[in-house]
Amino acid sequence: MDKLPLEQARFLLSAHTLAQLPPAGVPEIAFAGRSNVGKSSLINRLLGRKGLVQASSRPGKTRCLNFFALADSAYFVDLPGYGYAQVSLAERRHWGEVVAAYVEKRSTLVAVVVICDLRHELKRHDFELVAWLRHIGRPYIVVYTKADKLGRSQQERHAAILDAGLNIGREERILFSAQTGQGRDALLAQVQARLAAALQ
Ligand SMILES: Nc1nc2c(ncn2[C@@H]2O[C@H](COP(=O)(O)OP(=O)(O)OP(=O)(O)O)[C@@H](O)[C@H]2O)c(=O)[nH]1
Ligand SMILES: [Mg+2]
Repeated sequence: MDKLPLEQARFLLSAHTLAQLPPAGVPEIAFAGRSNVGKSSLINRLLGRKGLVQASSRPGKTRCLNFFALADSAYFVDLPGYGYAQVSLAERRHWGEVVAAYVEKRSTLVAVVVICDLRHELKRHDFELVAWLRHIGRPYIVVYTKADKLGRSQQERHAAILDAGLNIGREERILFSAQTGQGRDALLAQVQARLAAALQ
């Protein structure tokens, strides 16, 4: 694949159920992480489009699978955040089921970007997500975001703790900031490589 047509990204649709997913066609990259971790902001930064994906200070804002089409080349999928307590249990279970079925079964999903907050300890859900992705054999890319909130030496210290928690090496994750753009090129390169491999 040539360069990703980022400038041609547009909102495609929101899916609340599996029946509402777009037909599986182009390769997809999904973005997962706790509520408020910065998923939507990260996608905006990747696309270089400030307001395309709705980011919010209110956790639990993204309540469905939001599909963004990069021309006819790829989809980016903003997944609902997990672990936000103020959502009703029934609703949480429903999302969980839809998201899990999507991640497990979607034939065109080439990788899940797992987003953690560089400043915070990993929560049970983070461990569970990575363990489950390994278990089902779904490729993933680990990103530690909000790096701008820490100084450089603290970034490395915190990252090493998270690496140990997820049992990954430092070359297996990317430090990122939606605010400064740190890590954007590295993440884009990985995303592009996964998409290109899928198209061969
Ligand atoms: N300083 C800083 N703030 C960030 C960064 N990324 C996101 N934020 C802020 O964190 C808050 C949540 O960001 P969102 O992108 O809406 O997070 P989300 O994971 O999509 O949230 P939900 O959709 O509710 O699960 C917003 O106030 C963002 O401005 C970052 O890299 N640095
Ligand atoms: Mg969001």
